[in-house]
Amino acid sequence: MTQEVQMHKKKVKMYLLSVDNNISQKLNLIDSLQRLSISYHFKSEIDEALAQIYNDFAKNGLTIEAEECCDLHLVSLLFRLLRQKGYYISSDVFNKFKNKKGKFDEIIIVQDVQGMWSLYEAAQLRVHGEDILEEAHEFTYNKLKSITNQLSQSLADQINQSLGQPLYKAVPRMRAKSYMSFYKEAPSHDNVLLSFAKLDFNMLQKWYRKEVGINTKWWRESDFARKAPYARDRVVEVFTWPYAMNSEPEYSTARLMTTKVTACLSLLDDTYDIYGTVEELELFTEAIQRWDISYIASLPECFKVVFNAILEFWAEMDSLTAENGESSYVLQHLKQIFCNLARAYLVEEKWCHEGHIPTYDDYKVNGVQTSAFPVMLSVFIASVKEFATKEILDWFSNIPPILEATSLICRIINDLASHKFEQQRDHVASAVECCMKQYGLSQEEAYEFINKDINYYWKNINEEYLKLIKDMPEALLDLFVNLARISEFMYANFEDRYTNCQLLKDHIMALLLDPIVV
Ligand SMILES: CC(C)=CCC/C(C)=C/CC/C(C)=C/COP(=O)(O)OP(=O)(O)O
Repeated sequence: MTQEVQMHKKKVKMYLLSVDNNISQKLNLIDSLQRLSISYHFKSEIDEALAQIYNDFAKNGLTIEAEECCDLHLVSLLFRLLRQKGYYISSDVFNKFKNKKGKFDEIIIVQDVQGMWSLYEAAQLRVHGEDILEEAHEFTYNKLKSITNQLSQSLADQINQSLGQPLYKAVPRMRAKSYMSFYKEAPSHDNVLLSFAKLDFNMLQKWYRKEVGINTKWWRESDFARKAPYARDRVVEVFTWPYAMNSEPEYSTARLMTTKVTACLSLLDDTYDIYGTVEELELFTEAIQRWDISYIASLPECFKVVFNAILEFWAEMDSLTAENGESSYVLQHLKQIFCNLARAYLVEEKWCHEGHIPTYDDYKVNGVQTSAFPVMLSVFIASVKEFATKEILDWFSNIPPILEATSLICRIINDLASHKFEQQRDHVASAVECCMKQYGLSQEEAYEFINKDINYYWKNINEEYLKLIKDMPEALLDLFVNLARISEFMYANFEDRYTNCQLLKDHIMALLLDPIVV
């Protein structure tokens, strides 16, 4: 398989070079490579190609030939691929598709389904104040929705998938399998690309199974299902989060460590939410701040099981990040971030115990921490030498806007999905109840408010990405975007697929068990 992959790789590289002078072919090829999830094999070639296109664009305006300049699909694709890469392209490029009244020209656009769909995808990368893209999003969403019944089955399926979760907001590798079946049907498809994508998918699938196996062994041997029976038993499901963060082979260690910590966090969340009383949890939280298990000697055994899991995990992180046998600054950062989470869980428990409904704003301040993303991200970052610099960890510890945005997307989208179920038991008020109370809204109005908030935080992510890309590694910034993407997937349509894991089963089978027939 490895040999075959190498052979295909060579062919695709040659293909990429051969379309050097044709911007349309080049952009479409890059788009296919990304959608098929094989673009990571051609990072430098794609980087170079996009840099070249951007430089030409920045120097001379839109240099594609006059005719192509009015090709809505091409302009939208160019805009999306460049913005996704962190290049700022003005949304004014879409002005030419408006009529004299300043509206999107229905007569031209509605006939061009591909162009309309591409514009819809491009509009997902909008930042604050880009009214033209806001309008484009609404216009294309409504038009596409209204015409899907007139399209071929394959095109309608693709567009419906995209209307449910746009390409930019989907975890790339989780879309790859379905894209392969659509791609196969396209008359212009390339067999080399398709076979390469299938082989690569199957090869990586074996790799992921090994990773999941390692953590499953640890989870079983630790006997958490028996020792902490109140907690969700989700060692396979937790893998979906780090897998979404970055699924490339070179980040295997980071995935392993992040999966393990997420499993520990799941135990911890249930210990706070379901198991402990407020008094016990106060003591437990204090013990975590002191990093001293002897402080909870009087508490039931389950607390010690969870505490020990945490201590063992941190010892492992210590040996991974130590320098010359000494604990490094990395571990101090990690512990601090973890202690913040424990304190935030306690705040929630106290609110719940007192029957207090905080304001939506206060809830969100605490919610950044209870999303658990600061811990998951810091563990991933700490496991990658190139990322774990003091500068990056200091920046991260101050909760930069991109971290706040991705954490809050997860927090509030999770609450939309799970608040009804959670409110049936003793659970802290969710974003929905807090929002209803602060603004005097009905439940439906609160849903609408929160959905707008989710869009607001996506724009923050897009804006921050464009700013930060100058100083930070792209793969680091992609972790933040990918966590927002997996949150969108995990809690889509008011379902909590993590807790209600039957809903996740088919996806897990597709990602980990069923190979693609080559
Ligand atoms: C908070 C969140 C969605 C985190 C996602 C990342 C993640 C898998 C963290 C570890 C496990 C966890 C806390 C899941 C959410 O449970 P829950 O739905 O019971 O969370 P809650 O008790 O905070 O509502």
